[in-house]
Amino acid sequence: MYILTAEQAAFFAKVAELVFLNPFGLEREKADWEVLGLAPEGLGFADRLQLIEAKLDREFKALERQAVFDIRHYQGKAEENLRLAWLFYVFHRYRQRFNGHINAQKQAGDKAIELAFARELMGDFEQAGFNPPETAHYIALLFQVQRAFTFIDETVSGDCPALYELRMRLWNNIFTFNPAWYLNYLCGRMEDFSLLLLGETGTGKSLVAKAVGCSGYIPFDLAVRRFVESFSASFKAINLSEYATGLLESELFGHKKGAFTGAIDNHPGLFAKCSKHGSVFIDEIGDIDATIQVKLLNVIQERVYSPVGSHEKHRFEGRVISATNRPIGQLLEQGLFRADLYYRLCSDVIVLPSLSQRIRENPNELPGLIARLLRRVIPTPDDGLVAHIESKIRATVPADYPWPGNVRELEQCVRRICLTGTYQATPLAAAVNAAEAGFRAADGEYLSAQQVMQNYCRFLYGQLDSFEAVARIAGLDRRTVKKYMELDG
Ligand SMILES: Nc1ncnc2c1ncn2[C@@H]1O[C@H](COP(=O)(O)OP(=O)(O)OP(=O)(O)O)[C@@H](O)[C@H]1O
Repeated sequence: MYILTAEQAAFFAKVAELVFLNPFGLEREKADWEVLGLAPEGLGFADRLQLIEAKLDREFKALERQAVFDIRHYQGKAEENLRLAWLFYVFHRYRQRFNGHINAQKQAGDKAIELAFARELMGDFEQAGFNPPETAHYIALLFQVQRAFTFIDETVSGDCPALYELRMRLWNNIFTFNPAWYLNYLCGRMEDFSLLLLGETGTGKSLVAKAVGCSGYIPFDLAVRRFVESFSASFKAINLSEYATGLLESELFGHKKGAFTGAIDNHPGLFAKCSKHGSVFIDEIGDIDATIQVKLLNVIQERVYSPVGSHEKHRFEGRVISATNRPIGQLLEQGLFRADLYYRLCSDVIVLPSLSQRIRENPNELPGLIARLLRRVIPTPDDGLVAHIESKIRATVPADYPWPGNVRELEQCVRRICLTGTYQATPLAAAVNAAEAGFRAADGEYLSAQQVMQNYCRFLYGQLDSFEAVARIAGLDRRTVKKYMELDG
C-alpha cells in the first residue's frame, strides 16, 4: 500500500469535493481556487479548468514516481478521494474527444456509433486498476457528464441571474442536488423522476426538454465499444396539440392492425419507441382532454399501457418530461387538469424565464441572443451586424416592451430587420387595435367575422411564427388557426 503525504491527501480531497459540485453553481469558482491554492484572479471557468488540469497532471505524475498509478495501491479515504480525482483527471484529458463523439453521434443520428477512442480510454482504466464493470460504468458516466454540460451550456446560454439559476437547476435535475447519491444509488435509475417545464410561449421549453432528455445515463458496452443507445434516439418527443384526440391515442400508445378503419398495420406509439434509458417529452400537456389525461396517468403510475385495439400489456420504463405554457395552477383549480396526473408529472418543476425578465436583469442579453439567432441563418455574423440589429430594435421597440412571444418573437424580429430593415413591435394586448385596419376591406365595407379572424391569425403568426403560439394567444385550437390562415383572401 502507498501512503499519501499530508499535502497530497489535502489536494486530492479538495479535488474530490470539486467533482461533486454543480459546474454551473456559484460555489464552483471558490472550490476551483481552493484546489489551485491561489487567490481569486478573475479568470473565467475555462482558464481555471486549464490550470486545474495542469496541476492534476503534475500531482498524478508525482504519484507515479513510485510506480504507475494504480487505485488498488491505496485504501480508505485516500482510495476514495483518488478514485474521484482520477476520474476528474481522465475526464478532462478526454473532454475534447468526448465532444467529438457527441458531434459524430449527432451526424450519425439514431444508430449508436463506436466510440473512436474507446481502446485507449479502456486501456487507461485498466492500467489504473479499474475492473471491467467499473470501467464500463465510469465511461458511461463521463460521457453523460460531457453531454449534460455541453447541452445545458449550448441551450441555456446567457448571462443573467435567471439563467444562472436555470442552468444550475437543470444540472441538478440530471445528477440530483447531491451527485454522491446519484453516483451511489440513482445513476441509471432516474425513470421515476419526472420533470415539468413551465413558462411563457417561446421561452425555450422544447429546447430545454431536449437538452435534459439527451443527457440521461446510457450504459457503455465494452465488447463492442459503444453506448447501448444513441443519445438522440433516447429522446422521443410529441406535441400533443398537433393531433386530434382520436389520433393522439394511437400516437401515444400505438395501435394494432385493424383497430380502426385505416389501421392497416401495427403502429408503435411514443411510449413503445422509448427505451428504458430514454425520456419521452410530452409538449403542450396542458392542452389534452380528460380521456387522454386518465390514460397518461395510468402509464406513468402503473408503467403499463395497451396499444389501441389490443389488450396486451406493454411496459414503459423511460422518464417523462412534459411542458406547458398554460397556467397550470388555474387549470388545476378549474378542474381542467387532473391533480393526480399533475402530481405524477412534477417530481421537479422548472419555470423558464421570460425574455423581458432576462433583458431586465441584464440589457446585454439582447445582443447575445441576436448573435445566437443570427447564427442560424448566417454562420458567423460579425459584431457590426449584431450591433446594427440591436440599434434598430432599441430604436423601434419600447424599452418596457413585454416580448409576449419571447425568444420566438425575437427570432422573427431579427429576421424581419434583415429583410425589411425595421421591426414594428405591437404588444399583443393591442393586437385587436392593430388589426383594426383589417375590420374594413379596401372598398370600405366591413369584413365578415371569419375574415377578421383570418387577419388576426395572420397578424399573430407574423409576430410569433408558430401555429401553437397563435392558437394559445387567440384562444383557438391549432387546427382552427391553420384553417383561418389557409382561407383564400
Ligand atoms: N434560449 C433560447 N435560445 C435560443 N433560441 C431560443 C431560446 N428559447 C427559444 N428559442 C427559439 O424560440 C423558438 C421557440 O422555442 P421553443 O419551442 O423551445 O419554446 P417553447 O417554450 O417550447 O414554446 P411553446 O410554449 O410555444 O411551445 C425556437 O425557434 C427556439 O429555437
